[in-house]
Amino acid sequence: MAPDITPTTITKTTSLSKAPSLPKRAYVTFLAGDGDYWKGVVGLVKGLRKAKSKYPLLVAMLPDVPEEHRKILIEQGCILREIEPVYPPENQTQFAMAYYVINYSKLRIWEFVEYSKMIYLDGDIQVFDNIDHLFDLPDGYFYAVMDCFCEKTWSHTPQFKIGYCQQCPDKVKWPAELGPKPALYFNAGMFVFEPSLSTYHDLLETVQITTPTSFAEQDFLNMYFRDIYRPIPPIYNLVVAMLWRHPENVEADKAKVVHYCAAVSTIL
Ligand SMILES: O=c1ccn([C@@H]2O[C@H](COP(=O)(O)OP(=O)(O)O)[C@@H](O)[C@H]2O)c(=O)[nH]1
Ligand SMILES: OC[C@H]1O[C@H](O[C@@H]2[C@@H](O)[C@H](O)[C@@H](O)[C@H](O)[C@@H]2O)[C@H](O)[C@@H](O)[C@H]1O
Repeated sequence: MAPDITPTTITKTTSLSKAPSLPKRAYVTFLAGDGDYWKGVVGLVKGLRKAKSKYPLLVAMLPDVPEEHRKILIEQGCILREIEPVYPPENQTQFAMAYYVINYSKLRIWEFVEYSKMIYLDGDIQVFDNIDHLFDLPDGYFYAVMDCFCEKTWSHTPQFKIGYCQQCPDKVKWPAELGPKPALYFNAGMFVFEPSLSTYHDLLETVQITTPTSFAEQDFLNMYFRDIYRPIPPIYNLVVAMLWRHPENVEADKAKVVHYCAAVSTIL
């Protein structure tokens, strides 16, 4: 059954108390700027529709998304929600990519409490198969796919320098002299979460007292949800670099979600 995605107007996010309603579920992505990411969001909503998802796609978008892109997204059945940016505290951090600083704005999605459970998907993700069943995962946890430390974007980290990656922990073992092995670390391009006003306010307060690090909100979310993080299989967020970094961990033909986030130079 095609998802009930009906064009709607933009609604400002309001502080709603937890709506005493049926468990409402939705997918959500993040869109900022006047660049081409809106095309990824069109691909995302088309992919969800083709996979016969029952749930709508919300677009949490910054005010700088042009009217022309908004119109196309509404025509494609997206539900637009304008959000205000979230900036980390002033800092000298060198983000792995300078633009990562705007990705902290993703944190606004915890305010969407009219939904009991949501699945976040980056705009550079494509869904090839139905993943609605992920909404039935037990409440109280944060579900995401483990990331890989082998891309050049990790070259500043001790993991990269010694060749350690959580995807193959026995290939180069974590040396005891470097202290405890890094906790399991997820890619923040896709995750299953429960919106909550108390979590939302705590996230925003905590981010203002947390020194930013190179992977911006991804590092922050890994720190914040460390105790309730539960890994899910790579078929739900196949970061393309995994194809050449860890082919032994990839079942490409079973991938339901593919994440096109590799640096092009790595592919060529
Ligand atoms: O200028 C930007 C940068 C990022 N994004 C959104 O933020 C997500 C995460 O950024 P990006 O994909 O660059 O991160 P990656 O996974 O490639 O490191 C994107 O997929 C988009 O949904 C955006 O809309 N505009
Ligand atoms: O702001 C930090 C971003 O960090 C993540 O992207 C990274 C990560 O996957 C690295 O492991 C790769 O090496 C790198 O190429 C890639 O850009 C998320 O996908 C994105 O949504 C966002 O949170």
